Amino acid sequence: MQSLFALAFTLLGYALYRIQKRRRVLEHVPGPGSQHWLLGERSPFARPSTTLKSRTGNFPDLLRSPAAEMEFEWTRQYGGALKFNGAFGEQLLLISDPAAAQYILQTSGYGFIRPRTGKRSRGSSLDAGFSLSKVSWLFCEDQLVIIRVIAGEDHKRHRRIMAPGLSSVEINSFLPVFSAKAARMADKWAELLYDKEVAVCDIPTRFDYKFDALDDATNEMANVYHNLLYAIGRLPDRVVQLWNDSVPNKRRAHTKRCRNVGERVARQLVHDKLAALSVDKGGNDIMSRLVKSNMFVDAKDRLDVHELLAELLTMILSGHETTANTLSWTLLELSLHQDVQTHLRSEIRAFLSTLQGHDKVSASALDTLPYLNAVVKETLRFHAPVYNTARTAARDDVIPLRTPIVNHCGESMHEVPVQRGQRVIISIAAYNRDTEIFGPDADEYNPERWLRSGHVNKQGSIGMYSNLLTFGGGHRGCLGWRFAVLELSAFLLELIDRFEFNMSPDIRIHRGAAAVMLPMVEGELDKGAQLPLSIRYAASTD
Ligand code: HEM
Repeated sequence: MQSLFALAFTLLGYALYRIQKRRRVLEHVPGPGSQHWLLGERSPFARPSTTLKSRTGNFPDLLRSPAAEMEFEWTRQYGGALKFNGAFGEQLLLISDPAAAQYILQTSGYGFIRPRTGKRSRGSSLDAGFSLSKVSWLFCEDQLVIIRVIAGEDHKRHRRIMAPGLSSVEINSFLPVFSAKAARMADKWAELLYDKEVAVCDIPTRFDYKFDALDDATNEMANVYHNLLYAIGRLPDRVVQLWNDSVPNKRRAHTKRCRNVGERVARQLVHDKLAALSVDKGGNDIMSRLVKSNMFVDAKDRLDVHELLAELLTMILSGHETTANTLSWTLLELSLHQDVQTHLRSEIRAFLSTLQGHDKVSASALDTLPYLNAVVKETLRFHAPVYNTARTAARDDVIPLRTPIVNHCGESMHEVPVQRGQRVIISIAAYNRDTEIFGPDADEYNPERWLRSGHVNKQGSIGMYSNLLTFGGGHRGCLGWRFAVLELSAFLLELIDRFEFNMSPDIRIHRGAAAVMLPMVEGELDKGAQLPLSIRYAASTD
């Protein structure tokens, strides 16, 4: 027992020593003043409030914080690199400077890795890589099937196998599937308008290809995954871990259920796809393609069944709420900006009138619709659903900056030194509001910026799509960005042609902070994601 105490004491001492060392290196980096030691209050995870209650780090308050609000405020105040207090005296770096983000995500190689956790999911058989962006929060809940973060050669091998199934040629061939699903969703909404001129529709914040949620609202997988990312939340990880390990709570029960159902469904999927492929009946869906492309690589590179399961779950989670939420945010902005909605409908209708029907639309033809593309880009910029991502320095390093920051002594800093183990949050949302890149009106929703020559600065682009950081960048950049953009375009084509969307002036939408930013109604945050918009058939001419 005594030696256990001694060991614990030594480890604690070492951890505190490391934290202090990292703090010293960041000494001159500007940032908000010291806050609550335990919870690191007023972090990007915390509510921007100065009430005593929130200063003491109240969980419900933390969960209600609007996404990225502090990131915007601090970036405006201190610049593209700043430090803030995390939990247990740890200091974190918040980065939105483009040169710094590029270095961390790309040029440093694997110099900045996804945060790790020592904790493993108990009894999970899926002990494999999982590469969704918020993997650390999933870890911290210790409830899902996600276990370790793959890096280096292992990660490259996974991407080599996944990437062909998500190439532009492959993705373009999904367009008919997207269009059919969009038509199905529109038909459901048309049923709401059967005997009414206007109906209030809760815009779904999820799509469901695999789980058929459109038809079967009770579908188990669809239901457990609904609001999963809200349930995961994004509190300081150690606090979440402590809370979940010690206090039975609804959130814990929900994520546990997700793990069980998710694991069962992913297993079934792999089993079915492998069985179909063994008798040469492989489907054409994205899962079958992944399983197929894995079968044809060198045996040494091939993903084993656990890795495959983990990748399928990555796909389910990465593609599940992100794209659906972006559609919701787009419909919200179109409701708030009727001029944009009318302009978009005119372009879509002019385009459709040149075709024989929606089924004749091709992916390359969609690329020729400038206003549609501008609306998609602007929503992805303004409402990036994955609004930040975390990394940990794998070595002592120096992060370069595009724009110098001013330290506490009033001197300019052109780079930021970091110690190994330093945690860094890259604010995708704050980068996407950079006025030097997106123009002086970067804090406004304005698709026109993409159409005015020179309004968006295209130099030094680091993202996967345009110069947005919405899909991350570098080694771990989103593999599904084409999938998401095409899917969004196909849905907008169908929905904007058929319906007109409006928002009641009495409703205020809150940018819900979860692993993915979710639309929620002010005053009803406990209900999770919802976006009630009123819909009516769009007039045949605008
Ligand atoms: C609007 C929709 C989407 C957004 C905003 C989005 C955003 C992101 C971001 C920011 C990352 C990188 C995270 C990091 O660097 O920490 C990422 C990674 C990833 N995304 Fe997406 N994503 C979207 C849709 C999709 C879809 C539809 C798929 C699959 C069909 C997908 C598959 C992936 C995969 C596999 C990774 C991991 C890549 C790796 O670790 O190597 N994403 N996504």
